Amino acid sequence: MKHCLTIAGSDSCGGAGIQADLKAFSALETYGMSVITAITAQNTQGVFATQNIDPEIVSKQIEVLFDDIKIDAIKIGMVSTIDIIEAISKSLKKFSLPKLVVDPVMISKSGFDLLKKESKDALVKELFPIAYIITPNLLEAQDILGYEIKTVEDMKKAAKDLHKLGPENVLVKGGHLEGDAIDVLYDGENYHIFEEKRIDCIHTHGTGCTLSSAIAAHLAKGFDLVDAVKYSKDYISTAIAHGISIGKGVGPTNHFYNLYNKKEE
Ligand SMILES: Nc1ncnc2c1ncn2[C@@H]1O[C@H](COP(=O)(O)OP(=O)(O)O)[C@@H](O)[C@H]1O
Ligand SMILES: Cc1ncc(COP(=O)(O)O)c(N)n1
Repeated sequence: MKHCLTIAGSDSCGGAGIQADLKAFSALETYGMSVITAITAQNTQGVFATQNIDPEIVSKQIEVLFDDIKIDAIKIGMVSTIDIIEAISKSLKKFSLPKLVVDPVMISKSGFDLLKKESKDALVKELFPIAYIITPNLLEAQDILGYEIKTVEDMKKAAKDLHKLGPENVLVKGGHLEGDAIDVLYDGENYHIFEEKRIDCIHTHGTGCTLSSAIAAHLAKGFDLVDAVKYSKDYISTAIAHGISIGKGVGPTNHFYNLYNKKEE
């Protein structure tokens, strides 16, 4: 069994953040571990408070895991402050890194700033150059690049421009685009387009977290880049289609639909 690590924030309602990551790792039959960077008081309607973890404890969590356990892939999600970002980067650079997926989480679907505005440059400078793949959504790509992204052609340009900031590969996610759910992958040479029908469903809490963790799990299992993204896209689409109706707001996806379906057969 391969071992995946998430470095991210806790989502108390279990649909996004660390909880989504561990569910996706487990559903995809890898062993999940977590380094918690922040605790959020969150439900399906919004994020109500956050508390960041002391950067020293963030570093210590990373270092004790690397000292003891082989890590086959890492995913980074919510990292709110410059101090936490620098601590993560410093700790990771002490070890020989497996494939690293960086999801540059900035604002929750409910509109809460999960990355402090002043931390954006540190995220780009410290984490993009060590990333095997970054997975910004449209709003994050726009924010980093400073221009509007409205079409698939714009997404291609954005992927190429983001690639110049240091990651080996870029996946610009189109969940916020009008029409079908189209994601654009750029590997430094070629584009690969992943297209799925948009599912008319409100249960999209944590879709980005789930997709990036699924990519990490597939990379850990040895799939090449394009297959890892393809199978992860299949996974998130089906998880959205089987979304779980809890709470009064935007519900979570169903990470374990496969398991439940198997049971019903
Ligand atoms: N309604 C939907 N139907 C199908 N796929 C979707 C839908 N919403 C998002 N996706 C897909 O989910 C993944 C996460 O994308 P997105 O929602 O843009 O990320 P984030 O959670 O970071 O905002 C992408 O592959 C995107 O295309
Ligand atoms: C701890 C944490 N990390 C990430 C997200 C982003 O997920 P979404 O964009 O679906 O709100 C979140 N809401 N909470």
